[in-house]
Amino acid sequence: MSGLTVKRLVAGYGGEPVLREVDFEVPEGGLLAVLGPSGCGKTTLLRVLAGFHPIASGEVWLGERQLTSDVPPERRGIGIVPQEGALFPHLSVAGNVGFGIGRAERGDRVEELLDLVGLGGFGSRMPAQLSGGQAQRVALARALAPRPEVVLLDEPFSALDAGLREELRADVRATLKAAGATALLVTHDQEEALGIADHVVVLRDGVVAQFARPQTIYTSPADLGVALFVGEAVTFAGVARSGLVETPLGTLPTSGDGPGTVLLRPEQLILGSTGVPSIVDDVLFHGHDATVLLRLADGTRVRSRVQGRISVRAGDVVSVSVDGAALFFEGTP
Ligand SMILES: Nc1ncnc2c1ncn2[C@@H]1O[C@H](COP(=O)(O)OP(=O)(O)OP(=O)(O)O)[C@@H](O)[C@H]1O
Repeated sequence: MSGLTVKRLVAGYGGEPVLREVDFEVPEGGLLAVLGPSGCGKTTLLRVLAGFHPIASGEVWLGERQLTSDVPPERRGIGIVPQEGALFPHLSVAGNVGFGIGRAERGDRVEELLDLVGLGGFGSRMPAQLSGGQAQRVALARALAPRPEVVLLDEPFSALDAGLREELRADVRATLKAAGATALLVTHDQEEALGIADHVVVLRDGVVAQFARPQTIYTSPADLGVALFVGEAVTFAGVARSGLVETPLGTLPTSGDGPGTVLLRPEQLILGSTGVPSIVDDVLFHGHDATVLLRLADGTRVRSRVQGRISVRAGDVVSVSVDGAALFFEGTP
């Protein structure tokens, strides 16, 4: 396994480039998520890395080896887990996993990989006899089989339902770590990116808006666009001065100076016996937590995310206080 380094990468389809001077690094054994909205260039990036699309300028390195556009896909040492698995339907599970490796090594390696992805004993099944989650595990085993230097995962959970997606996410991370794989996963799902990766690249219009650890992306987003993209937010227009900003929820500590947007995460809004009075408009129950929709005296609507037992209901009057500092950004949402 090697680390992957991308330097000032530019690529496109003629006309304006789709990727514009993209820079990031995945250390050996690291798991990077590339997160961005539809059309930002995620698929193009994967295609360039896999060798299916040329580089206009910039560099891609796999350890000490430079991957120029003339290195064909099969000589890159890169494994791919496509969207929805794309298993060969006429081959068994073992046939799929063993497809890219030599006959001599096949038996032991296939069993070892099926065990690694939790599908020991599934070798003789056909793809049509697998659930969506199982098919994705087989696709991951197939990608890991030839011991690639890097594994690329293209929205690998997009076809799965929410519960399975979360379970498989943890398993895929554990499998990649157990295999010592260097991996890059693209997704438009912020929860997925923040939940699975060691580092996240937020890609916007072909430019890296932020490259940082998941927690940093959430708690210290580079700008308002990233902040709004990676999680729910309560925002107000405000003017920051001397580390403070006035908001409908009181005067809050913040950074920045001058006019801009104050941003809080809904879990910072605490319902209790002190704070600003507000009316509960509705409660949206999510199972593990709930969102309480609130209306302040001046009509401002905000939302609070509450863990544990929910003791309020629509029509209640509650007090709202704010936990921690507010983020502050130039511009308006
Ligand atoms: N073959 C192509 N020819 C011309 N333009 C293309 C081609 N493929 C993609 N594009 C354009 O490049 C931009 C980036 O597309 P890309 O598929 O890389 O985005 P994406 O982030 O993967 O989107 P999605 O999440 O919807 O798959 C888009 O504006 C798209 O229209």
